[in-house]
Amino acid sequence: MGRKFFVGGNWKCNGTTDDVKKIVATLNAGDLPSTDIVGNSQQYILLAEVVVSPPFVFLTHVKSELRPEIQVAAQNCWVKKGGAFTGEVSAEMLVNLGVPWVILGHSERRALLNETNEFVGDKVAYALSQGLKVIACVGETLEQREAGTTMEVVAAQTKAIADKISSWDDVVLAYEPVWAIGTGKVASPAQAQEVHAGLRKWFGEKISADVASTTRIIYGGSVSGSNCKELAGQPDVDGFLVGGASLKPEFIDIIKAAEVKCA
Ligand SMILES: O=C(CO)COP(=O)(O)O
Repeated sequence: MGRKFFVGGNWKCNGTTDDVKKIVATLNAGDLPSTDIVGNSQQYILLAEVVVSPPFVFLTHVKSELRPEIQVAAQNCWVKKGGAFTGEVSAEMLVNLGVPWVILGHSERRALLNETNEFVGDKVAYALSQGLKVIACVGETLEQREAGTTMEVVAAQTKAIADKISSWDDVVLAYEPVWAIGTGKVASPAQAQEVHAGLRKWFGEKISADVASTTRIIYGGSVSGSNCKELAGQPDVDGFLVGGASLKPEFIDIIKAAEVKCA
């Protein structure tokens, strides 16, 4: 079976309760790409796996109000079992709330909160051990791209995760070039494809052919309704992690890019 298209919406540290209600209403009313289950026109499955990631404080509200086909993700969780860690949220708490996914290793946390490759690897391993599924982020800075070290950087970030986990079944890898995040400067389809193919090759050489062919590698960085189809047309782009545009009705158009894979 092929890799199911995956679209994540990372709301980051945005939104009021009113904003959240509006976004949820838009998603609930949205015409999402789907296919009927053969012989049963009342039932359908979405062409994309869709996961939205509100700030912690809105997670339970969003989870309870959102249509059941769309899942939720936390934007972070603590590196080990909860306890005396003021301000942190543990993986166990997310599991307890029925939150299935967590985003880990986002470049904003790596850069602003000094999360190292090793720390991110530990977080991914702990979250998986508790039964969460993980959207793990990697990506190079502009400086690293210009120095020609993009593949080296993303391979090292991926290796730090691989070193700590025994299965990639519940991991989606998000390639998010730092220079494309929130800048409106999207990677070209060729640039995205080159890194995605490089990561898949890395999986094949360092992990296994099976992990290389089944792990979804999604792209993030200024994805919009107008550039998503061309990016989705790349063979190794298995979906998106969307920031700014996931707060807007445009997110529905981005989910529809899943149709490109089925055309
Ligand atoms: O960081 C991102 C998703 O995690 C991408 O953000 P933008 O889509 O706003 O560039």
